[in-house]
This record gives sequence, structure tokens and C-alpha cells, in this order.
Amino acid sequence: DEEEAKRALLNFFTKLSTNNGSIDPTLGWNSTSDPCRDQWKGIICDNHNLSVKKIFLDGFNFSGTFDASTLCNVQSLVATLGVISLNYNNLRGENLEEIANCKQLTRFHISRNQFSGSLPNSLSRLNNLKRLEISYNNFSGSLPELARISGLTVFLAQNNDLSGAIPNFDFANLEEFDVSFNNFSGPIPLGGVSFWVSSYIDNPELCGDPLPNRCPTHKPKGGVSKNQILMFSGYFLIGLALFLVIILKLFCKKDGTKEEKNDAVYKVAALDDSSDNPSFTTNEDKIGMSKSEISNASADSGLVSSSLVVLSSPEVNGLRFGNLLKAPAELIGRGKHGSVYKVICEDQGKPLAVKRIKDWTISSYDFKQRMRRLDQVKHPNVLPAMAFYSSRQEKLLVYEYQQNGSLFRLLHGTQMSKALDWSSRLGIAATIAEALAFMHQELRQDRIAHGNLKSSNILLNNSMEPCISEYGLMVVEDQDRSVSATASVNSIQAAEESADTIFKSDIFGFGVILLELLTGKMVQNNGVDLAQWVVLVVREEWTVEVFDKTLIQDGTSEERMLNLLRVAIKCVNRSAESRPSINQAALMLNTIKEEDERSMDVSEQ
Ligand SMILES: Nc1ncnc2c1ncn2[C@@H]1O[C@H](COP(=O)(O)OP(=O)(O)OP(=O)(O)O)[C@@H](O)[C@H]1O
Repeated sequence: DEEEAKRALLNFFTKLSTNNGSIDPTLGWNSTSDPCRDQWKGIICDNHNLSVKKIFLDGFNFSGTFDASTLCNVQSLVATLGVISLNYNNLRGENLEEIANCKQLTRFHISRNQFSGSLPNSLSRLNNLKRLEISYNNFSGSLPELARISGLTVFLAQNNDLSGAIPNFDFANLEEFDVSFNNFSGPIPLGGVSFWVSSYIDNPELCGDPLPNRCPTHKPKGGVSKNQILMFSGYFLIGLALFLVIILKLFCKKDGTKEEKNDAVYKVAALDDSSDNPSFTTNEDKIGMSKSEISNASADSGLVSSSLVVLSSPEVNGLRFGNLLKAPAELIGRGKHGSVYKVICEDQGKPLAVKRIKDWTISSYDFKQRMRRLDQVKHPNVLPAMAFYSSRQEKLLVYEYQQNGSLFRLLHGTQMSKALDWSSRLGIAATIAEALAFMHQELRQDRIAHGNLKSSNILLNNSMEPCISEYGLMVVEDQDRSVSATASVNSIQAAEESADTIFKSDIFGFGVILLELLTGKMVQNNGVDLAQWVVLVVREEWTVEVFDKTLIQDGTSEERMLNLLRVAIKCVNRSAESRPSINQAALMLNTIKEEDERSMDVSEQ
């Protein structure tokens, strides 16, 4: 078997390279050595060095052919081969339909090569496939029935010449999906709306959400009757009359508000990038339903294409939605409520982070009001949104990209957690508490809490200062409202109490962040697990067990860690009412910080 596998690999390799069949000796592939024991370059074997599990030959500049039959018709290889990765070469394909015999394949990567022709139908028989990458080739024709592969999590097919309809993939299972820059046509399947527009752009005949062009409605079969013609002409005339009335009204309004235009607050860029209309400014407070509002509101009703609203941020002047769509976007992460992309727009100096929230049931009107209110409340440790986009299907928020990552990464990333000593952790906690206290106070009347406070939403700015990101993007359910309203004697007190419960969910989030800082442990299940574990360990009086080992090794005072732990435990109290307010928590933290600084001064003297 070993001999058979070796012969097959040599055959496969000879076809990859066009050097008259000779193989680059530095790669170690030769008939006198063993692919596993002698570690041929690009070959990964099982732990016992008996069978080939993966072939990684990305970026080797091969310009021959990948002949699937050389690997997939060889029993001893097929039984164990899980990965074939040949990205970034100049390969063409041969006998590609034989790939179906490589039954154990979980990954098949042939992106950025010269493959052409249609994709073999047999691809859909690769039941174990998780990742299929065929982008940047010249594949044409329609896609095989890939929807049959139920475990597929990544499908990248951008920049080919593929056509026909997009099959109804198991989109809920897909983590990455890209069919942009092809010739697909027809409606995007319903599940596909969960991917961003960039996954679909440049397929001229593709339509429906999340693309801005709507699909044409089907014409009824058979001819149109005389009555129908009359009816449609009637509708047309009524529509025309309405249109003229609206235009007339808009002109009147425009005249009446000329002087007020100078107090510009928001700028709006039309979605239609081809239009050369300059962006214009309006004062929302004074003229109420401005042109910008109409364009946004119409987006909801599906009449006019939606718009990007640029908030009062000088950094993104002139940003257009079209530019955002065209710019290269890199998925940074996918959370429970949406995804974040790093986007580099040519006309913007800095990279942007675009958060895409799906299925948020908030109305566009409420969303806009919220964003504008949030834009009025600024704190140096709270990252403001620079622009937003709202349509029925999705909401986009544009932030400045923070290259230093998040507190989550700092704590749980591979190298960095050691760098985070006790006083940095305490400083981070105190800064977050202070910023959160400011936001809670300013937005109390508006009842806007953060709603999703966690370490991945604490970003580190250029000076490594923590900044709260995504403030107000989740609406906290006010469950206790009715209960407290009936329990209270007067309504002002009831309103106060219910506002309290909204903000108390942030206190829980803050408590979990404190626990992460203290324990260095990652949270699951929104932090409930970590909170329960810590409370249990403390109750059993094994308190020291909870602390991060690196803090103990650094000789951090146990007493001070205990003080912070007490604050954390108060914040994660199961009963929201018993949690402290953020002002109280900030006060307790500052006391610990002052004690810490005082004891450091003493030890230095
Ligand atoms: N402005 C930004 N700059 C750099 N990275 C960011 C920015 N905003 C978010 N991120 C990072 O992008 C990743 C994904 O963020 P996202 O908010 O979608 O996920 P999450 O916070 O884990 O979950 P959720 O959907 O519940 O908010 C996170 O690692 C986050 O730290």
C-alpha cells in the first residue's frame, strides 16, 4: 500500500510541474524516500507516519495540471486523504470528476489557478466536505448540486464565470460564502440574505436582498385584457398625479428652509453610486422630514434605494454606500447578532470596521432616532459610530477600525495575556466603569443601555486605552416594566425603577468582564457559566483558585484581588435589583485603585 501511495503521489506531482517531469530536489519528493517518514514538503501524515492525511501545496507556482485521478483513484490514499490544498498556483484541471472518489475530503482548495470549464456534478457527492474554495479561476456553467453537502461551512467561488441560479444552500450552516464577480442570475435564495452584499456583487442579473436591485415580479400568463389595460392606465394616471403633488410640496418646503441649511448636522450620500449628485446637508431638527429622511423612509417601503447616513464625523466626509460595497472587505469576526468586516475605502484615509446586524426587529425610524441620539453623547472611551445604513433587512454601522483588537483578544489571545499585569487590568476596569457611568447618566432618560457589554466589545485604541464599542446596538428588553409599574405608587417612581432594570443588564456584563480580568478565563453562555463557577468556588472558600495564575506568579496582592472579586460578584448577582449601579461600581473600583497606587508609593520609598 505504501508503495502504491508513493507511486501515486509521484505521478500526481509530476503532472503538477511542467519541468519535463523532473521534480525540484529540494522538495524531497523522490522514489528512494518515504512521503511520511522523510517528510516530503507539503505532505502531512497521521501520528504514526503511516498514511497521508493532507496535501498542502499552496503558492508553489506549479503550472502543470491537477489530475484528480492520480490521487482519487488510488485506494490507499483515498481512505485517509482529508485535505487537498493547491491555492495560488497556475494549474489547469484534468479528470476533475474523479474528485468524487476522494470521499474523505473535508477541504478542497484550488483558488487562484487556471481551471476552466464546468464544475463536475460529482463534486456534490463529497459528503464530508466542509470547505470548498474555487475562487479566481475561469470556471463557467452552473453550479452542481452543492446544496446536498449538508456540512459545508465555507464556499468561496468569487471571480469566475459561473452562471445560472444560486442553489438553495444550507445557509444557516455556512460561515463564509462568496459568489461575487460571476454571471449568476435570478433571485438570491431566502437564506442567502444573511450574507453581506459583497458576497453577491457584480453578478449583473442577480437580484433581491441583500442587493439593492429588486427582482422583477412575474407577469401573469396569457395576454392582457382590455379591462386590465384600462385599469393599469388609471393607476398610472393616479400615480403621476401623486408624484406631481409630492414634487410640488418638496419644492415649497425647500424654499421655506433655505436659511436653515447652514446648521448642517447630517450628511447623506445616495446609494446609487453612478449618480454624481454631491452629498447635501440638512438640519433634521428644524425642517423635520427632510429629503434625507424621505430617501431613508422610502427604503423601508421599498420605493427608493436606501441611503448611508454619515454622522457628524469629519473623518468619513464624502463616504458613499457604493464605495463601501466596492471596497475590499475582510471578515474580522461573526458574533451572535451579526458580523464585522474590515473595509478599506480608497477615498478614506483609515480602514473602517463595518458591523452588519441582521434580523434586528427595530423599525428604521427608531433605529435612526437612536443613532442620532447616540451621536450626541460623546466620551473619549466610547467608540462612536461614524455612519449607518438602515434597510428593512439589515442595519450597517461604520466605525473606525481599531488595529489593537479587543480586550477579549488581549486576555485570551495566544501571546499577549502575559503582558497584562495587575495594574493594567485594574486601570482597564476603572476606565470602562467611568465611561459606562457617563453613558448611563446621559442616556438614562432615553433608556438606551449598551445592551451587549462584553470583552469583545471593549476595543483598544492607538494608545492602548480601552474603548467601549457598539454602545446601544442591542435593545434591552424591559421585562420587569409592568411588574414595577403596578407595584409602585406613583408613575415617576415606576419609570425610574424600570429604567434601572434596563441598565442593570450592563452591570452584569461589566461584572463578567471583571471576572475575566481576574480569572483570565474565557466566558461561555454570556458569562453566566463563569459567574456561577466563581460564586461556587468562593462559597467553598477556595477563593485563590479563581485567580489568573499569571497574577499570582507576579505577586499581586491577594487582598486587592479579593476586593475586586467582591465588586465583580456583586455585579453578577442573579437578581438585577441587587446589583450596584455603575456609579457605585466605579466608586468601589476607584477606591481599590487608590489603595493600589498608595501601596505602590510606599513600597517604592
Ligand atoms: N471597530 C473595530 N475595530 C476592530 N475590531 C473590531 C471592531 N469592532 C468589532 N471588532 C471585532 O470584530 C469581531 C466581531 O465582532 P462582533 O461584534 O460581530 O462579535 P461579538 O462581539 O463577538 O458578538 P456580538 O454579535 O454579540 O456583538 C470581534 O472580535 C470584535 O472585537
